[in-house]
Formats: sequence, structure tokens, C-alpha cells
Amino acid sequence: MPKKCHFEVVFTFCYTLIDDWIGKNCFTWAGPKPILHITDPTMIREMFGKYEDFQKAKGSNPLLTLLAKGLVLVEGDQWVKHRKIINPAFHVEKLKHMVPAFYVSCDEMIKKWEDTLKEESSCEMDVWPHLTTMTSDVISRTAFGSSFVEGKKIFELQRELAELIITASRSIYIPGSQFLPTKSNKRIKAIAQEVKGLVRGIIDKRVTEMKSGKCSNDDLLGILLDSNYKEIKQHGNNKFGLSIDDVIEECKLFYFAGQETTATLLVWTMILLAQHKNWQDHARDEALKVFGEKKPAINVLSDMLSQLKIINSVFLEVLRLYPPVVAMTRMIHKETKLGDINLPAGSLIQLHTMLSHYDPNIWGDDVKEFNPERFYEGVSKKVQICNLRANVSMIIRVCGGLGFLLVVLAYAWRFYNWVWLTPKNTEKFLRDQGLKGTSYKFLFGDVIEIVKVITEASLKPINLADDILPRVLSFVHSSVTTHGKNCFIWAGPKPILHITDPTMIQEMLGNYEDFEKVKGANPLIALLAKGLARLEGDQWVKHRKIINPAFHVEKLKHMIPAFYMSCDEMIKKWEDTLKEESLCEMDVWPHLQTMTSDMISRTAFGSSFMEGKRIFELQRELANLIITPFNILFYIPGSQFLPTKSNKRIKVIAQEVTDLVRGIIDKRVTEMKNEKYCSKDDLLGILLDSNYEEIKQHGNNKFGLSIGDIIEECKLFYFAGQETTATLLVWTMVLLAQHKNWQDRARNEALKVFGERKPDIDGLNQLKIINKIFLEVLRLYPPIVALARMTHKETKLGNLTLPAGSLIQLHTMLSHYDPSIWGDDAKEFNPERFSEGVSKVTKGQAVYIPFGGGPRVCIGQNFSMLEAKMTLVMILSHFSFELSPSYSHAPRSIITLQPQFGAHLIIRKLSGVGSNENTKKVENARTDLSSSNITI
Ligand code: HEM
Repeated sequence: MPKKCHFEVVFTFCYTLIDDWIGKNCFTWAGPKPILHITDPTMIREMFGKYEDFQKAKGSNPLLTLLAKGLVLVEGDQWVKHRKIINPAFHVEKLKHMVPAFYVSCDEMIKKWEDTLKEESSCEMDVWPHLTTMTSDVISRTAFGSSFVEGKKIFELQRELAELIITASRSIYIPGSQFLPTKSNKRIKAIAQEVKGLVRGIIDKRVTEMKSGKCSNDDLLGILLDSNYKEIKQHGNNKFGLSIDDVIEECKLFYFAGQETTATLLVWTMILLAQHKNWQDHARDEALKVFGEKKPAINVLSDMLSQLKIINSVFLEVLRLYPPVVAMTRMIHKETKLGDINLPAGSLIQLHTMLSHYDPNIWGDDVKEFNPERFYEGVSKKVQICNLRANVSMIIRVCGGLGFLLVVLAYAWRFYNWVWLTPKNTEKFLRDQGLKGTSYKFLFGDVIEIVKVITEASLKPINLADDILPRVLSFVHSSVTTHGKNCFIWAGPKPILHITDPTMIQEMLGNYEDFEKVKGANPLIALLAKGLARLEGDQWVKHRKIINPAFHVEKLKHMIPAFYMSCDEMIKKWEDTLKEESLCEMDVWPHLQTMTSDMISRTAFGSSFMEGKRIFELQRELANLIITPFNILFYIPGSQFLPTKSNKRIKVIAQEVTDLVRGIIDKRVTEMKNEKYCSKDDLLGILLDSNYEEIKQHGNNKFGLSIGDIIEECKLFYFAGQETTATLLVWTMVLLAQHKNWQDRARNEALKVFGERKPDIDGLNQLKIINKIFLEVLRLYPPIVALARMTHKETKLGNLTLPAGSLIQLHTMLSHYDPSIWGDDAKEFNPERFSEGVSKVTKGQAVYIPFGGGPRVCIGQNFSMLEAKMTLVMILSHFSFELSPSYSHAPRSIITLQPQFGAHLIIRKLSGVGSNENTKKVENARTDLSSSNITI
């Protein structure tokens, strides 16, 4: 006897009837009711088309309706209404927003598999329960978004309900039997009630949130409620929308219709691809070709459907051979014609998907074979000849979830490729070129170790005499020590190349087109500021040109009074604290932060200083939420959409900041248009003016910045300018507190240049000793310890070839401490080394880069040096300072290099400005300095 194909096993009874006995259209008896079996393509098409005559079957076991009543069971106008409201939830645009949820669920499953495989290269596994759990998870996340946990509970209950009901429905239905007080019936009712209560709870909560405008509408429930609300609003009548009970049923249906079907498609796909290794390889090659190393991106969905030709054909062929729903049932309610047959009222009809899919007249002699190639030219082409188009294409297209299914599988594959195949190949590629580095570890690379080492390093302070590199650069330092100056480590599945070679650094800083700023890192970071620092190409050129005038020395002059005011406020506070005492202990770090923040608010927004201050307070909170070691090192695509408390707060703040900045800009633009007096001395004024000039010169708006661009630039001024200058100042104070001789020399210089007058721009530009001190502080404590770059195509760097997508870190701090450049005293504080200027000591190499270099050098360096000089002069002329016994030396780099435990100093009041003693000091200082012969 020939071996039976799976189809014969599944459908033995009908197959026998239809093929050997009665014919393609025939009938059998289910108790006293006839069931008509239809496989004729024309008749199937007729039935699909006349959905009003051929309705869904009713009157079977009513327990079945407890599972889900929604769209699949409603008819007529009700069906039209439900379908119209639900349709938007499955629109490709909406599905895009569900991609992160697909990803998270796939990721969980893949991790489990990798865990099982940790010790072995292969293992035996029953993938079916894994796939059902994953699809169930996908549906819970996409259906209920932020209420995922409650959603999961609902679906667990639905699963139990399905098992109980399907068991009950297998026996012949005796009307009323569902009311019998059997154990099973009682449990069924209890679960049905609990599910309803839970779904109602979620919906009520969501409706309340929607009313107060506080929720995301990216999940199925959100989209459904939104679409329902719009429908009601459009018609001005509730009856055009769904009731809460309808919504409950639709939610239950999402699970019932979407979970098991997807799981079966996936499991049969895996089984068939396991049997047909050539197709498995074709599919893998295609996935690699289409996605390569690209990270999953939201906009990929629609492209993906068109690009995955092989995978698409594989799915179509799996759906043909193993359709998740093997037959559909319809019923007629009056005598109805079907083809040339008259069917009596109440007839039950089965449309045999599976029989059609196995008809050799349509599919050819290889009908039972797995051959995805038959779908290469699409479904319609294949079935057109046989007039079956309506059947197969409808079965496939009607299911709004097909895109959904493809995405799940494609993302699972991309994930595997992203976390294993690509990194392993890259590692080999780098090693083959002689680069050394750590070995790639699945998914996390070195991240866990990095976070551990950073955490350990940050637990305790170090001694003042200790080397700060192991604490600040921790993992990088040990990698460079072990593997050499240029080496690589792994930030998740991406390698990071550490580069300290000066020639290579110079090459990268000069060639800003090939070595771009890093993208694809956690997109939350972009919420902090997107402007100039993140732009590339023509956009960067345009922005830099318009912003440049704002930082021109001529313009900076006008900002001196603002610097003075902010600084004066801080000095007054310190004086107040010292009112009763001649000295006090103080953590100067928060004071310096507040002051630089204040300076930026004043210089950026001038008259709108108070609103500016609020913006910067919010930006600060945002930065604290976003900038964590984990967020920076390891971004899980889509994780920013997870409804965590922190993500929610981040979004609220980002929106508030944007609104506030927009408010200030709108006000200023109106003032400018009305030619009302408005200052053009602040950064915003200069920027708007320069923008206006640029547009006027070209006679075209596209040469200027939009309001959105300007908002981002304003946010960037704060982000790039505040903390950097604060850290420069705090380390200057810490170093001058240790090196009293340099503190005295700096004070003498300040007193000599300004005496008792307010610091002005000319004087600040004359400060040679203070300038050298700042240069040395920026060498030893560069606010930004490394610069990050990325390649977008295979790119040469020195004698290395870097693969596309390489992340590179240019190590400012390592270069600044290199004894081969700076000599044996590289770790010592010695401003004298800059006596003959920077280029003399660096011999023109890119080894001193606190402000970066090349065309993208810091635009704000003159601004920050002026700020810093003003502050130091004011502090020095009012106070002397030394380290407090409670000072803990703990430099730590979180974007900028900060003092982890603050900067506790003992501050002493100098005799009052204007006192005899001070005047004497001024005179002495003048004599001292005129006798010294310092050149910069
Ligand atoms: C001590 C203070 C400062 C330090 C050490 C510093 C450092 C840097 C560095 C290293 C870069 C280059 C980043 C890279 O190439 O990836 C940079 C860029 C930049 N900085 Fe600064 N910065 C400081 C102050 C400021 C201030 C006060 C502002 C503005 C108010 C500012 C605005 C910018 C901007 C807009 C860029 C991007 C330039 C571009 O890409 O064209 N910085 N800064």
C-alpha cells in the first residue's frame, strides 16, 4: 500500500467520499442535518461573494460562542459596521507600530533556544509549544499594549476555555446541555465571566485614559477604540459604533483567531523547511540579502512584503499544503441557488479549503509536493487558469493577519542573523586584519561585563595619586592594555573599535563624510537633542552655516553681561554662606552646574530667561532618565516603545520641552515680524536673524531652518554646552585646590588684569596663565572622553578595512595620557607644558582633542572658554579654596566626565574687593607678572 500523504490522514473521510465515491460536490449527514461539501471553485467564489445569503453557521453548540462572538459571527449590517471599525487596526501603517512588540516576543523565544543550546551546538526540541507561546505573547502585546500583563492573563484563561469547549463540542450537541451543572460547564462559565470582567477592566481604564488624553493608541485595542470613537463622532450617534460588549468580543476574537492560526503556519513552515533543506537555505540567503546587518526598522514592513519573494512563496505554499483552517462552514436561511443547484433553507455547507488546495486539476501533478516556486508569480497568476482565484486569494487575502504572520517569522530570522551570524563573520574579518579584541558572546557581547566593571569601578573612590584611567575607562582601559592601542570589543552584537592612533584619529576627524556620527543607537537619546551634532551631509553644512554667526567672537562679546550676572549670583550665594564664618565646606559641583545652566538659559533665550530655565530643568530630568550606562551601551530595538514608567515620563517631558521652546520661538518670530524691539544678542535672536538672512539671500525657504530645526538647535545648545563647561570648571577647581601654587598664580593674573573692575572681553582674552591651566585641565579631564563615529559602507582607515556599520571610538582621554606624546609626567598636572602653545607640544598631531577636530570641531569652544574664564576670575578674586578632608576623588564618565561624589572643597573668603589688603595684592600681582616672561 502506498504511503499516505498527510492530507489523506487529515481528511480521510471527505477525501474518500469526494475522490473515490461521490464527486467534488456531495453531501453527508451530521445527525439529522445534511452537510454539503463544496470544492467547485466557481461555487466557492459565488458563496464568498454573496455573504448575505451564505452566512456563518449558527445553532451549533452555543458554548462555542463563549470563545468569541465578534466579527467572525456577525452578519449583514452588523458585519459591515464591525469590519469598518476594525479594519484600521490591521492597516499596514498601524501594523508598523506593532513591530516592536513582535520583536520583543520573538526575542524571548530565541533567547530560550539559545539558552538550551548554550553548552551544545545542536539539541532536540519540540518547537510547537514554543511557537504557540510566542504567538500568544505577540497577540497579548499587540492587542493590549500597556496592559500586556492583564492581557496575558486573559489569554491564558481563553486557552483553558478553548480546551474545555472544544472537548465539549466534539460530542453531539444536545440542546440545553450547556446548562447542566457539570464540573466542566461550571468552570467554563467561571472562566467566561472572569475573562469578560478582565477585558472590561482594561477597556474602562483605557477609555478613561483616552478621555484625559493620556494614552498610546498603537495597540489593537487603542486603534479599535479610536476608530470606534471616530465613527460615532462622524455620525453623531452611538448606534454607529460598537458597544463595550462588542469591543470585548472583538478583543477575545483577536486572540482566538490570531494566535493558533499563526502558530500552525509557523510550525508547518519549520517542518517543511526541515524536510526541504534547499528551501531552508534559499530562505536564509534571501533573509540575509534583504536585511544583512540592518537592525529591524519600523519602516521596513511594507518593503519587506515585496522583497521577501522566496519567504513569501514558502508561506503561500505552506498555507496551501497545511491551511490552518481546513474548511469553512456556511449556512443558508432561505432556499438559495448555488450554481445550478437549489439548496433548501437551513442547509449547512462546507467550503473545502484543503480539498481545493490539493486539486491536481488546478495545481498539477505535483499537487502533493512542497514547491514554493509555483507562487513565484503570485497567487492570482497560479490559480487564474482554473478560475479558483476567488478561493485561494480570498482565503489568503481576507485574513488581515497574513502581513502579521510574515513579520513574525521574518523578525525571528533577522534577529538570529543580527545576534549571531553577522557578529561572528565580522569578528573573523577584523581578526584576519591583525586586530585583536574580545571574543563575541551571544547577544550581549561584552555589555554585561562592561556594566559589571563600570559598576564595580563606580563603587569606591580612588586616591588622588591613583591612575584615573582604570576608573573612568574601566573596560576600555583593560581591553587596550590587553589587546593593544587599536582593538575591538562588543556592544551587544556590534563591535566597537577603539582607536588611539593619532594618524587614524586625524583621518577620521578630517573625513567627516565617511566617518559619520553614530546612528541607530537608542533613539531615546535623540530626544535630548537632534540638531547640528547629529546631522550629516548637506543638512549639516546648511545648519552649521546658519548657526556659525551665533558663536562668532563679535557676537560672544554681547554675552559677557549674561555670563557675569549668572556668575555673580553664585558668588553672592557663596558669600552669604560665608557671612558668619571665614571658611566653610561646600560641594561646589551642584553650584557650578546651576550656574552654567543659568548662563546658557540667559545667553540662549535672553529676555525669555525664565521659560528657558524651565526648559532646561526639564532637559536635565530627561537626561537623567535617558542617560544610563545600559541605555547607552545596549539598545534593544523597540524597547523605547515599552510602556515603562520611565518611557512614559520621557515622552511627556520631551513633548513639554518642545511645546515650551516652540512658544518662545513663536513669540520671538512675531516680535521680529512686527519689528517690535527684540534683542538679537542672544543665541536664539542671532540664529533667527542668520536664518532669515540665508532665506532672503537665496529667496527660498528651503535654504533656511524650519521652526522644528530651530527647536532642536536650542535644545542642543543646552545639552552640548551646559554640562561640558560645568565639568571643565569643577575639575579646574579640584586641581587648583591641590596645586596651590597654580591657584595663586592664576589669582595674581586675574587681579593684575582686572583689578577691581568687572571682567570684560578684552581682559578675558589676555589671561595667559588661566588659559594654560584650562588647557591642562582639558587634557587631564576632557569633558568628553571619547568621540564616536560609524561607517556606512566598507571604509579604509589607515591599513585597516572596516566593515559597513562599524562603530568606532576615538579615544581622547587615552591620547591625552599617552607618555610617548606627553612625556613621563603625562599623568601630572603641569600647565607649563602649554607655555609655547598647543601645536608646539603636540607637533601638529591629533593627540589633543578636547573639542574634537576637523570640520565638526566644537562650535561652542570660544563660548565655553569665555564662560569658564569669567567664572574662574570671579571665584579667584573672591575666594581661595582647598580640598576638604571629605572630598572623594571619583571621576566618572556619563556622557561627560563628572565628579561622582561631588567636589567638596573648603572655601575661604578673601578680604573684600576694594579693601586695602586687596588693593595691595593687586599691586603685588602686577609687579610679579610684569617680571615673568610668559608666552603662549
Ligand atoms: C568645555 C566645554 C565643551 C567641550 C569640552 C565640548 C566638546 C565638544 C566636542 C568634543 C565636540 C565634537 C563631538 C564629535 O566630534 O563627535 C563638540 C561638538 C559640539 N559642541 Fe561642544 N563642547 C563644549 C562646549 C560647548 C558649548 C558651550 C556649546 C554650545 C553652547 C557646544 C556646542 C557644540 C555643538 C553644537 C557641537 C556639534 C558641532 C558639529 O557637529 O558641527 N559645545 N563639543
